[in-house]
Amino acid sequence: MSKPAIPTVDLTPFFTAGDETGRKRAKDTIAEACTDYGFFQIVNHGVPLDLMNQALDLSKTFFNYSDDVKRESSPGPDAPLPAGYNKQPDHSPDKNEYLLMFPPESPFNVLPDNPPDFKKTMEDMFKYFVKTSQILEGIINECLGLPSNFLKEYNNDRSWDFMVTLRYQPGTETDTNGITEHEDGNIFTIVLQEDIGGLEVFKNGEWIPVIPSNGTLVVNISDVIQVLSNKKFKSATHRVVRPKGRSRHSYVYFHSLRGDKWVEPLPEFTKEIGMEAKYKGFYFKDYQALRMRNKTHPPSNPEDIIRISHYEI
Ligand SMILES: O=C(O)CCC(=O)C(=O)O
Ligand SMILES: [Fe+2]
Repeated sequence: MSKPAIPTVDLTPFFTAGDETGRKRAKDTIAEACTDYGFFQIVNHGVPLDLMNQALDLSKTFFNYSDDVKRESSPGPDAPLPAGYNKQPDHSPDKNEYLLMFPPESPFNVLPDNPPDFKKTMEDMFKYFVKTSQILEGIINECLGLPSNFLKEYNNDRSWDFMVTLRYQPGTETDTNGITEHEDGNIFTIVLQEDIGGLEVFKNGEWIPVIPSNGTLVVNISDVIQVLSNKKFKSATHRVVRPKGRSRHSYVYFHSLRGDKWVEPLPEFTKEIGMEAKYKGFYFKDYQALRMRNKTHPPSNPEDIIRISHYEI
């Protein structure tokens, strides 16, 4: 039997007025996917296809440069934030290199001058991802039945969002791990993966490959939504398997939250419905710091990696 597919949702009704039936159908599909495993794909999402293809092409050109050239865009040893080019350390089970940016106006960004147009293309991708994520945030707000604009007002500062473009080395006979299974710590994430695939989501006890299709983006719900909704919506467990024989490229946009925001299960999912909170509250920046520490000081026992279960009651 073939493995169940991840649903693809057409966002056209959210860009035009009047198609209430189309909006309802899309919301129902998204709500179901988020309740079960937190993963879905979107088409007609507002990010231009030409821009996505150009962004992948320029990223391939950049990662083909020598390490010395790529390191010209690395954060300095005293950089306050990990913006710019980096490669996973040799001891890491994750086999990839990446270029990370904060919002285009951020003073921390270190974006390469070459290939020409790469910097501008990355900035454009970022801006489009922000627009799409604001539409998605409104949809998720409605799917959760929250007061109108609740998430928009709660999450009204875009300075903690970030985007990475990644290259994964080709898989080998003995090692195909690109990114170990994990959940993302932010609000939700949008992924553009190139046609070779490799992204997998854990659904009903099995790993489901997310089949790439030109123009499609992947969305995964992350930890903050899982906590706010008291686990009604799931933070997707996912991983990247490195295809053999060819590098893999992707763009990943993390729709995030300002660090001083307090995160805890909302009353709509706890006392208003007679349910106990499943998580203690925390400041988002404290959770981010613990997750960063996982990377800089990886625990010898993988079980000790801090995940959202750290705050579970
Ligand atoms: O590269 C991808 O397709 C996904 C990467 C990912 O899951 C992550 O960076 O958190
Ligand atoms: Fe992820």
